[in-house]
Order: sequence, then C-alpha cells, then structure tokens
Amino acid sequence: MIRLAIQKSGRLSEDSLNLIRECGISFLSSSYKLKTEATNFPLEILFLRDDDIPGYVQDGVADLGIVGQNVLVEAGFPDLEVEKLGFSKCRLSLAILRSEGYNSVADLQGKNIATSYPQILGRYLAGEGVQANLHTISGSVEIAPSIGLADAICDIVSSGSTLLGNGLREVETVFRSEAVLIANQNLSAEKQELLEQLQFRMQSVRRARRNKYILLNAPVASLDAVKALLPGIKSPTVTPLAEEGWVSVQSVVNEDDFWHITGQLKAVGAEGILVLPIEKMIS
Ligand SMILES: Nc1ncnc2c1ncn2[C@@H]1O[C@H](COP(=O)(O)OP(=O)(O)OP(=O)(O)O)[C@@H](O)[C@H]1O
Ligand SMILES: O=P(O)(O)OC[C@H]1O[C@H](OP(=O)(O)OP(=O)(O)O)[C@H](O)[C@@H]1O
Ligand SMILES: [Mg+2]
Repeated sequence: MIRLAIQKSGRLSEDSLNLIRECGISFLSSSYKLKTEATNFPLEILFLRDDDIPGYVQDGVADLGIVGQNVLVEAGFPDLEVEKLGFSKCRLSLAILRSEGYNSVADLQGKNIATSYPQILGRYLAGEGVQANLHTISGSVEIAPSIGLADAICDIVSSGSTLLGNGLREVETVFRSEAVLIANQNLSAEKQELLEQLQFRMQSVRRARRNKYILLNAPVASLDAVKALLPGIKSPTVTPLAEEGWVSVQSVVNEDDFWHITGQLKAVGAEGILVLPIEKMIS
C-alpha cells in the first residue's frame, strides 16, 4: 500500500481527485473522512492542508503528495518533485499600489513587502541585489498596501482579478508554479514500483488530455497534403470511402495546433471533419 497526501479543500483538491479517478483508481470520499483507501489499487489517500504536505512526504509519513511548486520550494524540498501535473498554474508576483510609480526592482530597496513566501522572495531579491523588509503573513496578502501594512506584496497571481480588485498592479514575476507529484526519496522497492505505475497512468491521462482524435474525408488528390498536416503518432490511418476518389483519414492532433491545422485541412479540400476526445494515450 502506498500513501498519497492531497489537499483537503482548496485550489488543488478537485483537479487532484479528478486526476486520480482518471487514472482508473476508485475510492469513496466524504468531506468528514480525512483518509480513504482505493478499492482497485493499493493506494491510501490522506486529505491535508497543502502547507503540511511537503514535510510529511520528506519525513515519510506520506510516500507521495500533490502540491503546488510554490509551497514545495518555499518549504525547502524542491528535490521531492517527480512529475509536473499541468494544473493549478499560477505565478508569484510582486505588486504595488496602482497609484505608485515603478521603474525596476531596485525601487523596492528598503521597502516593506508583505508575503506568505519569504524564502522564495528573499532568494529572488538577493539575486537582484535588493534589500527589503519582508513581513510574513499567511493570507489576504493583497490587503496589506491599502491598510498601510506594507509598500508592496508578493503573492499568487492567476487571472489578476484579486490584484485589480485591491488597487494593485503586478510589477515583477518572481516564480512560476504548477501542481506537481512529489515522492519520498527512500521508498521501498515495492513502493517505487507502485509510484512508477502511477506515473505511467498520469502521463497517459495527461497526454490524452492534450490530444484529440480527428477523422475527415478528403479527395485522393489531396491525400499527400492532408498527410503532411497530420503526422499522427506513427502515420495517419487511410481507408477508402465507398465513393470513388475519396478516402477517410484518421489521426491524432495536439490541442494547441488544432484550430490552425483544421483551417489548413479545409483549405486543401478536407470535408466532414470530426474531432473526438481521447480517454487514455499509451506511448
Ligand atoms: N488563483 C489560482 N490559480 C491557480 N492556482 C492557484 C491559485 N491560487 C492558488 N493556486 C495554487 O493552488 C495552491 C493551493 O491554493 P489554496 O488557495 O487552496 O491554498 P491554501 O489556502 O493555502 O489552502 P490550505 O487550506 O490547504 O492551506 C497554491 O499553493 C497554488 O499552487
Ligand atoms: O489572480 P487571481 O485569479 O485573482 O488569483 C489569485 C488569488 O487566488 C488565491 O487565493 P484564493 O482565491 O485561492 O483564496 P485563499 O487566499 O483563501 O487561498 C491567491 O492567494 C490569490 O489571492
Ligand atoms: Mg495552505
């Protein structure tokens, strides 16, 4: 049995649970139970505050965890990271009151900065040769400048609406973060094997999410142009249609390239383009 710690309730919780379920792992969860066992994989799930997860994994209380890189690096255990998970993407940024002028990070010399990330911010400022007074607060950091608690803040930004709503503007990006899978560095051989199975499943789920299955009809005369646009995993599948001179082409496209490629496919004569989600993608 391998033990995985995830956030009980917060920004990471839903995506962490969805990822585990999409890996084909079933379990019962209720908001009162802080521990559950999977029914079809030797996995126990612990529901914790995210700040506690890196320390628990470092100490071996939990074998694995899902946490933001911001919390992992702040806790001082960056080496526990084993897999990027692609969700909860955000950045740690410095922000000041919108009414204040700003030229460069040197303007923060000697200023008071409120943050929940004194380690990450301290290292960043030292790298920039700036000395400032850091005030560590654990939440609602964006309120600090407007109540005279600090001249600037360093906190998590995603859409920027919290900054906007508090009269702040972002001036520097200090750190970029996403959710990561972390693991204790002294796992037994059996647990290491379970970790590898989990990583393999997570990679298959993530690859599938990034890709779409595409089917289309094209005149035989356009086939070379269509094939050039749709390389597929190995090469596209091409089958003849009942109608003479036409083929059906099936392939896989990356979601990022999707709209660009479909436009080009239409331009070379493709018709009846269907796009389907992929559930798992095993390389
Ligand atoms: N607005 C956001 N967009 C994307 N990711 C975010 C956002 N806010 C936070 N995150 C990421 O999600 C993690 C958890 O954020 P959350 O706000 O739930 O933490 P918390 O309030 O400290 O929770 P806990 O009660 O577990 O201590 C953050 O450390 C960060 O990695
Ligand atoms: O740029 P935005 O999209 O506005 O997101 C940034 C905000 O999101 C997070 O807080 P959250 O809403 O999770 O609340 P919390 O402070 O209670 O954790 C974070 O602490 C920021 O305040
Ligand atoms: Mg927390």
